Amino acid sequence: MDIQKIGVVGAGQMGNGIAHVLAVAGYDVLLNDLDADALEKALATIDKNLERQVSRGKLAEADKAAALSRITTTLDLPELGQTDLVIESATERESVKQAIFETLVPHLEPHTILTSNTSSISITRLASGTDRPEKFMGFHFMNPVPIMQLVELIRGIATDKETYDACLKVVEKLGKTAASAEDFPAFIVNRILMPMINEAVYTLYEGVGNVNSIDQSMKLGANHPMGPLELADFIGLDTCLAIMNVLHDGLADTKYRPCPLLTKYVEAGWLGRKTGRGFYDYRGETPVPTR
Ligand SMILES: CC(=O)CC(=O)SCCNC(=O)CCNC(=O)[C@H](O)C(C)(C)COP(=O)(O)OP(=O)(O)OC[C@H]1O[C@@H](n2cnc3c(N)ncnc32)[C@H](O)[C@@H]1OP(=O)(O)O
Ligand SMILES: NC(=O)C1=CN([C@@H]2O[C@H](COP(=O)(O)OP(=O)(O)OC[C@H]3O[C@@H](n4cnc5c(N)ncnc54)[C@H](OP(=O)(O)O)[C@@H]3O)[C@@H](O)[C@H]2O)C=CC1
Repeated sequence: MDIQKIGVVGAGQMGNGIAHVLAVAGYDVLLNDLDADALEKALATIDKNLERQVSRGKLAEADKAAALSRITTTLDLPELGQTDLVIESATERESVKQAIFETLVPHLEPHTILTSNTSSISITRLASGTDRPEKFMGFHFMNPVPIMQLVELIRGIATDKETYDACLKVVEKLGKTAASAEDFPAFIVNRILMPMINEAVYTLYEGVGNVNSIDQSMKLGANHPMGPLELADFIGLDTCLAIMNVLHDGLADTKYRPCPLLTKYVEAGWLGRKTGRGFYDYRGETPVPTR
């Protein structure tokens, strides 16, 4: 199947990165969000990140202009029914994702493939609420999308081979590498990464270290590019908590219990970089630890 036009639902940090790399690879992109401000902000971020690639000699100025011209925005979700592939990348909440697919389904072309960039939620369950479980799968990018090489591809129980192969072709056209993961809570990357982040929050909660010493230990002691708390802020603490809850509920094992301190940060609305405050306060010139 030849995919040319791709719809992206949710223009947050992942949605804008996904639109960016799809447009650079030559796809026409229709980007949707609930909010006109979010769409405007996403286009500004894409422009800034493309410019960064131009200034580092990774992209020609003409290719930047061409990529931007391939991205159209809309507040009207049903318009995405005209695309060949939809990548849903809205907030990590099952009810939000289900409502999006419910609204979209009556407007879809028969051939359209539906996918979700979910970090953790059952692909089989999301698929079962649509009219096309065989044309539904997980298409999981990593953050920051323009830089990270991996895309996890997750088949639900009913996903057919044609759908998988069509998504694999898109990953290859993006110049990225696909890893195939089975449909169990949080798949591969987050099954391993998120318990480590949660353990870092427990380490902070129990006073074993402070924000600085924990992040420094993992950067200098384990050669991680970011400390786990810095990475949690980068991902979004709401998303980290949502993933831990899916692991805890889905695998029914207390080892996935979300740290109460992570819950408290989310209750405070301190969601990390995207709200200006999380384990660090980003409102000044340099990030300042909040504990
Ligand atoms: C939660 C989930 O469901 C799954 C996930 O995504 S888990 C999160 C996975 N991601 C990670 O683990 C990221 C870990 N961090 C890193 O790899 C690095 O810190 C980083 C790549 C983000 C930044 O690297 P750095 O060395 O500190 O910064 P810097 O040298 O300025 O940037 C490196 C490159 O990233 C680019 N970059 C940095 N931040 C970026 C951003 N937010 N968006 C786009 N590009 C970005 C820079 O332009 C630069 O590009 P080139 O190499 O092409 O010149
Ligand atoms: N952050 C990360 O590192 C990664 C996240 N993911 C996954 O990607 C998805 C998005 O995460 P991320 O971009 O970080 O989250 P963000 O919070 O940055 O963005 C989510 C966006 O979706 C919008 N949205 C919410 N509901 C709807 C809706 N019904 N229709 C259209 N748009 C909607 C939100 O709007 P509003 O703000 O108005 O609610 C917001 O703009 C999640 O499933 C997450 O798990 C996957 C890989 C990595």
